[in-house]
Amino acid sequence: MKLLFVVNPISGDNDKKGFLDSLEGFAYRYIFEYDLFLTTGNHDKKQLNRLVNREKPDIVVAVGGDGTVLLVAEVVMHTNIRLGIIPYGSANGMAAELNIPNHKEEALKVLLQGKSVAIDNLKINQTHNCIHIGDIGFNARMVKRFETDRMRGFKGYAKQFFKEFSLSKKIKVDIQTEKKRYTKSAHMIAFANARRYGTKALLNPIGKLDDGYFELCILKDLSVRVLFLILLSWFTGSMYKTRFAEIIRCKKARIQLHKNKRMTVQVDGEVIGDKNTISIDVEPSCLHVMVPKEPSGKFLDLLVAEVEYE
Ligand SMILES: Nc1ncnc2c1ncn2[C@@H]1O[C@H](COP(=O)(O)OP(=O)(O)OP(=O)(O)O)[C@@H](O)[C@H]1O
Repeated sequence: MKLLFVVNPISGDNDKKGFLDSLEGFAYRYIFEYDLFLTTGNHDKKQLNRLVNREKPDIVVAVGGDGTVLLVAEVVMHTNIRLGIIPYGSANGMAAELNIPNHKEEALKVLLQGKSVAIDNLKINQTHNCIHIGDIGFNARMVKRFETDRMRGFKGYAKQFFKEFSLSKKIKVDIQTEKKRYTKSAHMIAFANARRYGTKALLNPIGKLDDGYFELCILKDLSVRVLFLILLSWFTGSMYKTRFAEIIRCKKARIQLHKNKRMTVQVDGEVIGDKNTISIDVEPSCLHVMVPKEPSGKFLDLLVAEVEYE
């Protein structure tokens, strides 16, 4: 078994030295070969592509946050090489979604003793990949602020949440899915492959990474008057039952902002620019990911069974 660890030295403000120092011992104990690739934030994808083609590892392991996971996913997508995750970001949304333990040695064991599942990718504007959650509006602007702020981690997100909350305005959009056309006013529209943000907010209780669909999660209200209810319903996964939100399940969608307006778009925690039109197309089962043999998401599975959708 050959593993290639892709280590982001800055993710989550976490020192990875302890983990890296232990790797030699782990390799001996669990019997695997390994290589290391340290990201620099510049041309990482190109260099990683070259290394993967040369070394042909069985699993490429993202040691970082959701940005690092997406980097690795883009390199191994549409191949038989598997993606592995050692969660080392500030939020680790994708690792949580896949039930990967936070404990580093336990996460490593998942790579060696877990199982591989094939999950979907969302192609955004035919260029960008999204395996977790992307959005326009409130959250995307918050992510943009977070990127330029020195404060990382959960505190950083909380700070940007309250800043952006006071500024958020509704946008009007036309949405065309493979089945239907809609006109909506919203503070935020997310295109979700997964269920939860890295903050653990349960945006999309009917989300499944491997079902060949994604969900448009539309947040229609965001005022001080309803802030408490929104936060409560967001974290308990009942948002879709309230009048603040709506979920549309589909395989493809085109979102067009009215009056040639442009909005910041974020995909898996990275801002990809300001756009007037966003197209989303699902690419089913194109990414093989290592997950634990026994998932621990029983409670959520129950929730999913109760939800009705279009
Ligand atoms: N050596 C480096 N120096 C500076 N930036 C880097 C370096 N390596 C990667 N990056 C940047 O790190 C970002 C990805 O970070 P990642 O998402 O993995 O961690 P995080 O943001 O701390 O965690 P999370 O996404 O879970 O909140 C990318 O924008 C990438 O360009």
